[in-house]
Amino acid sequence: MRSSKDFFRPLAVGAPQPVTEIPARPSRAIHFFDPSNEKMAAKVPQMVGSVDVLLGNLEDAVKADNKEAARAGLVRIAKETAELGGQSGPTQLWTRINALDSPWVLDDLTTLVTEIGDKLDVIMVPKVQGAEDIHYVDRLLAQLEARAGLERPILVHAILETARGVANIEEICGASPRMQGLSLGPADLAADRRMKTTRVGGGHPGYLVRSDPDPDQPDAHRTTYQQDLWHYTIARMVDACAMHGIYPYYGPFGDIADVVACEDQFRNAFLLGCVGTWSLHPKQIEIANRVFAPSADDIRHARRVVAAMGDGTGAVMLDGKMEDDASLKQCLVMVELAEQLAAIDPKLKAAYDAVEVSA
Ligand SMILES: CC(C)(COP(=O)(O)OP(=O)(O)OC[C@H]1O[C@@H](n2cnc3c(N)ncnc32)[C@H](O)[C@@H]1OP(=O)(O)O)[C@@H](O)C(=O)NCCC(=O)NCCSC(=O)C[C@H](O)C(=O)O
Ligand SMILES: [Mg+2]
Repeated sequence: MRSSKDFFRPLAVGAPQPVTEIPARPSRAIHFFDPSNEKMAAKVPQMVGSVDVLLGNLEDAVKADNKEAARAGLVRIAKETAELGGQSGPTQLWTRINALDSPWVLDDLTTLVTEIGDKLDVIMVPKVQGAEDIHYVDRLLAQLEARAGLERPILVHAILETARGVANIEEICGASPRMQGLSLGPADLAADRRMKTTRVGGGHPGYLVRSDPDPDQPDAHRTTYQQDLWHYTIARMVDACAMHGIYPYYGPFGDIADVVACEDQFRNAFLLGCVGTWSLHPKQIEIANRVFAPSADDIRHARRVVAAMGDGTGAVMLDGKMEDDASLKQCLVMVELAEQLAAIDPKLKAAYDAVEVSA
């Protein structure tokens, strides 16, 4: 563990200065595409501006025979798509590299950083087990950034998809000033934990609680309530990320056809504190953009509380409910998020501008 004195020193001579704060850039949907899939890759340039993050996936879901084509495809797309990635573009460019024990990862990192490091915003590292994995990537990135002459550090995002990763969650989040956030990897995590599910994220009808039997009608129907398999892990992610000033994300929802349950899963994550999610198919982008933004009603209420609270201290009654410093702080989270999103999304800006606040 580095001491607090050298935590923000570059890890290689000539590497850019690490950031002391992770920028709060909107990232409602991290949209996955396979850069070796020509049909998908062809759609990427026209998606710029309509999705917050485009992620060139090199890991799982890319066939072993296509790994090199995917890497080369990502380099080509990044170079050819002017508005994609970098600090000022409307859409960030992320990648998910292959696992750290795979035969591809060293070439993933050396090629991507030296060829398109100036455009890459975040590198997602799969199957992170502990701080040691982040330390390895951190030092290697510093060396490669120095070689490429980059002026800003590439950030790192860890996927939580092993039991050990969950157990080490706090040390992972605090392992490097590059740490941007965490995503849930429910499919690998379920396998690693030996859960008995066979899905990519989402719920399971067998994971439920049942109401007590009626003693007078023991055979009567008993209502069941499906529970959220991912609540515990997401709640841990939210706390660990908040503690370290980085951002938590839900992960994949594999039932592409079930847009209703997808929206529910995304909304649960939003309400618990996640800032975004993955999108695996174009139809999930619209769901994520809608869910991970406060509604006009949320903003109306938040602005009313802000106005009613004056200098922000004390307590007031609004519509029969007590509001105080703590509810004001929650409202300010919403108002701040709305401002960030309005700055990049004209439709949301119009919706928030149209909100009228009554006393
Ligand atoms: C899920 C898919 C395999 C579905 O693909 P397809 O059957 O082709 O869908 P459609 O026919 O509905 O597609 C319509 C058109 O849209 C294009 N398309 C599809 N997906 C994308 C995309 N992600 N980006 C851009 N364009 C896309 C199709 O090419 C069609 O085009 P056209 O024919 O010209 O109209 C597919 O969506 C897919 O592969 N998605 C990405 C999957 C992925 O990245 N998986 C990895 C992340 S999840 C994971 O890794 C698990 C996690 O790590 C964990 O452990 O939990
Ligand atoms: Mg996975």
